[in-house]
Amino acid sequence: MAEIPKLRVGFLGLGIMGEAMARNLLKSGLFASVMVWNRTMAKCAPLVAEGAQCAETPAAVVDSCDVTFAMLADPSAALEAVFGDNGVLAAIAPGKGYVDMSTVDEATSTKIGEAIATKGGKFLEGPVSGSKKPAIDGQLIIMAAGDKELYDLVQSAFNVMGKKSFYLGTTGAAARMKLVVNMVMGSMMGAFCEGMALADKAGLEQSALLEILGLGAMANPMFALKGPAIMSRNYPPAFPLKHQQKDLRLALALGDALNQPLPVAAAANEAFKNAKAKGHADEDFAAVYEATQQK
Ligand SMILES: NC(=O)C1=CN([C@@H]2O[C@H](COP(=O)(O)OP(=O)(O)OC[C@H]3O[C@@H](n4cnc5c(N)ncnc54)[C@H](OP(=O)(O)O)[C@@H]3O)[C@@H](O)[C@H]2O)C=CC1
Ligand SMILES: O=CCCC(=O)O
Repeated sequence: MAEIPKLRVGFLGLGIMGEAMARNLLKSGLFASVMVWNRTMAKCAPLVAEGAQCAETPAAVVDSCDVTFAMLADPSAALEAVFGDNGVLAAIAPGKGYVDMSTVDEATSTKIGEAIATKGGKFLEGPVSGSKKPAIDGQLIIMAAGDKELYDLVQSAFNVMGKKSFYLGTTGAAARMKLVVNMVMGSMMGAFCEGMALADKAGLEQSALLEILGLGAMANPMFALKGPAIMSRNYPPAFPLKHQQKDLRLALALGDALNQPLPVAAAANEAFKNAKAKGHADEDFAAVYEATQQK
């Protein structure tokens, strides 16, 4: 029986998540080649040292690869990588696929998907749940929507980067699902930080609050993981606060468009905006605790 040729894969965006995801593709040995690109080119060096190829533009990656993945900051970064000079659109063609795993809104994803399809390429959105550690461990949860043939084709890559993938339907469904998930997360983190701040003001040990929450119906990995960071007020970024605020902003816009009231998420968004204004944008999103602190 003829062997199925290995895919040549590309990866655009080597931030906290993208570097770990691209490394897992490389380490798996399942692909004919792994080619990477990052706006700040120096970030390609560690992966090149481990065997990846590096290209100077998104178009050069797409030109050399069967499927190109992207993990970029926000809608403007995702659009720039596709529509900018030497972007994805300059090289996408029939037989090639593009999988955008960034967290963006439906309008951004749809615009990208339509442009790719116009050039004969296939498009899939694939935002993820799970942060830096799950990305390193290949344990992400992938929400996918768009071209089903491309979804089937990239199963080996999804299995390397994640522990489970969901095919949710046509383009836009995964973007919407991811925003709902992160809206819940941002609201939970906001409520948790207010509880930690009130406990402290009320003369209670925050460590005791953490333990009590951890033993009851509200126990969850996020409180257990972020509680110690909040107690030490030290927030090395796993999920940068600016990205959580972007996700709340996009979720609120979705709520507006659908006439769905979202008062809790709107209040959480204000807390994240406040923390950003106080200089915590690039710290972990647990730094929203700082928004609870008065001078
Ligand atoms: N961190 C997390 O826990 C999670 C993040 N996400 C989502 O994944 C995406 C990436 O997150 P993360 O890795 O944390 O983010 P980082 O901020 O660490 O990385 C962002 C990446 O986007 C690139 N970028 C930013 N602006 C542009 C632009 N205009 N043109 C081209 N490239 C650009 C950056 O390039 P450069 O290096 O040059 O700045 C970098 O590669 C975001 O959409 C985020 O919401 C999803 C799940 C979890
Ligand atoms: O978008 C970021 C999600 C982070 C997480 O799921 O822990």
